[in-house]
Amino acid sequence: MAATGVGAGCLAPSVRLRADPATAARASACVVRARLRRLARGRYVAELSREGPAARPAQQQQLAPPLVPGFLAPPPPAPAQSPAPTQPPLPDAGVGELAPDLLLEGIAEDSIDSIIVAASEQDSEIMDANEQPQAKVTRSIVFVTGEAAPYAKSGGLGDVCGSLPIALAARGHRVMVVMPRYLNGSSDKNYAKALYTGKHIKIPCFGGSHEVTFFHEYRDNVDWVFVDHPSYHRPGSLYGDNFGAFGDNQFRYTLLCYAACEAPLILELGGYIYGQNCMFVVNDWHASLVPVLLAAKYRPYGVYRDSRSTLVIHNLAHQGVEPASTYPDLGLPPEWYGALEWVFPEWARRHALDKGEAVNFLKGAVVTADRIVTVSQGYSWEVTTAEGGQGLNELLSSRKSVLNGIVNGIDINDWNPTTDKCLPHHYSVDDLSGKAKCKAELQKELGLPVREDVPLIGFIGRLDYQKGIDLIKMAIPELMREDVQFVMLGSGDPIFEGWMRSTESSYKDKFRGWVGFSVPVSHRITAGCDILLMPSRFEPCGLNQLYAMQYGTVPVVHGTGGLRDTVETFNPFGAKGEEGTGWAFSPLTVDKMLWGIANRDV
Ligand SMILES: Nc1ncnc2c1ncn2[C@@H]1O[C@H](COP(=O)(O)OP(=O)(O)O[C@H]2O[C@H](CO)[C@@H](O)[C@H](O)[C@H]2O)[C@@H](O)[C@H]1O
Repeated sequence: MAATGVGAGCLAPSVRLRADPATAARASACVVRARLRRLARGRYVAELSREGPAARPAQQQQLAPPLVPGFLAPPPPAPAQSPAPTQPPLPDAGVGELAPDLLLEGIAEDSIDSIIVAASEQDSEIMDANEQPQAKVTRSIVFVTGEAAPYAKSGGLGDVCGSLPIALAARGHRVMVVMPRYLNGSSDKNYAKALYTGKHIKIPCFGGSHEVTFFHEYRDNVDWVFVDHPSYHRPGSLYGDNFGAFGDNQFRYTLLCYAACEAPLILELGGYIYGQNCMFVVNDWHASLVPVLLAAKYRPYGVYRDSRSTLVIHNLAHQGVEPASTYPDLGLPPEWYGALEWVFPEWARRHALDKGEAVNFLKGAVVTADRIVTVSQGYSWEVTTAEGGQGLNELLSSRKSVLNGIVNGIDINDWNPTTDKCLPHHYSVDDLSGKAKCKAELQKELGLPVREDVPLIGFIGRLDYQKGIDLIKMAIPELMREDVQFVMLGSGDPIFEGWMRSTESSYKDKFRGWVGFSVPVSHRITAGCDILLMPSRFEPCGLNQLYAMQYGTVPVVHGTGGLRDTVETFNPFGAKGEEGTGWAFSPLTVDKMLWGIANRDV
């Protein structure tokens, strides 16, 4: 078998960054095998399949309740709606009325299991004739998100919101995803199949009445709903441009949240509305106004009384904080100010007269959502600590009874080295020769010397403080003294982008800095590298290490959050000599990181 040239320095404590092809090939095989074992036990990675039932779930026909307009059209008295057979009506769960025991009994137990593809050993699912897991109780689920691949993606949120809804639909749930229709010139073609629904609403906020329209595409058994407004049509990335974050992001995502609350009530998708009896899955701050709106603007009028919301925290670092003076713009009743109220600590204020008063979207969801899920168990603990809670730790601690963590799954149709369309060669756990060829092709593509025996290290990610780029920057002079190659793919902070370019010119035969965002290149780096480096300062889950393990590439990660939960440090002296899937180092220092890569004493 051809060797892959995995950095053998990672495998034997006595060898420093010296690639030994034979050991290397064995290591890759070990990692892939360990990964596959995990898959078989269904623990870390939930298999996501696009081969769900071709037709819409039968439940869609049964559950369509009578059309009940939301508050945008003044509601009639609460409709006498017969409860769905599987879900008895529950008391209102607005602020101060959270009833975790009832939630567990009524909706949460099954829906949390099924909504987040937990793949726990006692999963509450049954298998259909095609061995496709099916939920025992099916629900109407509404994802609200700022991005979902392949329509719009800036990072891991897009990956998860692009594939988890499809996996849930395949299990029998009726699933809608509501996100903006971003038109920026380059990504417009992604929305080409989404058709105008003929529905538009006027949203009363920001001192006016703003009209949004709805577009829709039915794909992979999921209703993809796109909210259209001129503020989503502009050059740049999803949330900002070269000058930083867009100044009207609070307005843009307020529109999204209002529209997402109306969509289940007014859009007849496949002939039927979703209705009031649904489960909102609100992702990060962009969607965080949804549970506040449910509690403040719908339930008092008897609408959405039986709906529930789960806040999914992908990244606590972004909370949607704006000055308190913007509160009246949100169109919420004055008495709900407390839900969003946020006061900065003194040290974070700009001047002595600054009272630090702000509104915080994510905080609003933390106090009004029925359930809170983080994207790994480790992170669900970290967010309750002063170090990891980004100021929300005390509030999150107070909601521990409804806070849980479930590791993200990956889409193994997109990320599969045996079929990946972005790769020049394919390979599997049984024949890794294709991986060695992918490495050679990658070296050629990058203009690096094509050498099988040199460890090729990769990094993919946003160039952000979170990802520990500064640590890589500090380590590069020492690392470049070794016989290694290093490729970085990323965009973000212009300072790091400039540093990547200048480092490339300093180490022409060893370092490549690819500034930009390219999904095909990220696949080729994941397959072609021997080692994937992730020195994240904090990492709620992390997807790249999961992709790396799927591709037989050894992850070397900082042992934090989801990285610590998913990467098992390799033990060369294990009973079978093949325990572990990578290296997790801690604390986060240059020496420890180099130890993780080279496995040498520091
Ligand atoms: N320049 C580039 N070119 C091409 N692809 C690029 C790229 N930069 C990043 N990507 C891709 O974007 C995704 C990044 O996902 P991550 O989970 O690693 O981080 P992110 O911080 O964005 O996500 C947040 O949400 C996710 C999802 O819950 C959590 O896993 C994570 O910890 C949390 O910080 C990967 O698919 C990666 O390949």
